[in-house]
Amino acid sequence: MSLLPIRADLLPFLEDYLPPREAPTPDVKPFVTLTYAQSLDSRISKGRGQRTVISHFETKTMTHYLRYHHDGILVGAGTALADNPGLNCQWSPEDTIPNAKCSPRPIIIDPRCTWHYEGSKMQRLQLQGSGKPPIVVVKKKPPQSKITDSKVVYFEAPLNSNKHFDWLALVRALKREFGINSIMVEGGAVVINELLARPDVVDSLIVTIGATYLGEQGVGVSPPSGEVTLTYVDWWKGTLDSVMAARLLRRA
Ligand SMILES: NC(=O)C1=CN([C@@H]2O[C@H](COP(=O)(O)OP(=O)(O)OC[C@H]3O[C@@H](n4cnc5c(N)ncnc54)[C@H](OP(=O)(O)O)[C@@H]3O)[C@@H](O)[C@H]2O)C=CC1
Ligand SMILES: Nc1nc(O)c(N)c(N[C@@H]2O[C@H](COP(=O)(O)O)[C@@H](O)[C@H]2O)n1
Repeated sequence: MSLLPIRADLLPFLEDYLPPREAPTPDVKPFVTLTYAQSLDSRISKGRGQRTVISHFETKTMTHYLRYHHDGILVGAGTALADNPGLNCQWSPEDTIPNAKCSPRPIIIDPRCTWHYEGSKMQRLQLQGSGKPPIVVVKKKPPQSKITDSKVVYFEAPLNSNKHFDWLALVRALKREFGINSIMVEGGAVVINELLARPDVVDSLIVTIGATYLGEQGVGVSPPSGEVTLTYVDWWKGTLDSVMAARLLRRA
């Protein structure tokens, strides 16, 4: 039995925004879903490094449903450090109990290796059999000499001229090296802002909007230039929050 029941009307709403069910084609990039919860003033936490509950139970359950449908779940180092997230999946189809197989593989974008597996919630969940090992930590080259964590694969990627990873090359590499055909990106702000400007990388955008304000100390999200065109826009209304699902229009 699933640990989290999902509201029935969310399933048809989400259907067109999920990764394709047919077998993936080798040379096509992974399907990427960018999803997060924001306040009415477009903030995703009360302050940098502060874990903040925005989603209602209904939409938090939706997140687990989305996790079930993706091979990988990606966050930046800021989120891994601030939230100590579990990144497992607690939803499963009726009559089954979620286990590690239902969970996506965690991917942490951590160029300087600041996050540590030992003592993390991800470690605890994996020891309980409800998180998918190994976790992929994407770090910059060259390798650091001493890495002793277990259950973690350190994947080295080159930085571009802006000293950041190039998203398209990165998601392609994750598919090639780890067989990850679909990636759910949960945040945080640096990652979201970069990807809102990448219609060539993001296939679906699913944003929960909570009925709350987080104020000027809050961490805001918006595309750097403000120039994002959304298509196939649809809305779902819950008890306390709403969800917008869309695709990002690719420029010719
Ligand atoms: N409401 C919601 O849905 C969510 C809210 N959050 C909140 O967001 C906040 C964290 O956001 P933020 O601090 O922006 O952290 P992020 O999780 O976006 O991580 C940022 C760091 O990740 C690394 N990084 C990100 N993108 C790249 C890239 N392309 N190339 C290289 N490195 C990259 C950098 O590490 P380095 O500094 O080492 O270079 C960067 O500083 C927390 O308060 C958290 O609670 C997080 C997720 C979801
Ligand atoms: N959907 C959603 N709503 C919120 O209100 C949130 N604060 C978040 N945060 C994301 O969820 C991660 C925590 O996951 P676990 O429950 O620990 O598995 C957190 O790291 C953010 O990515 N999401």
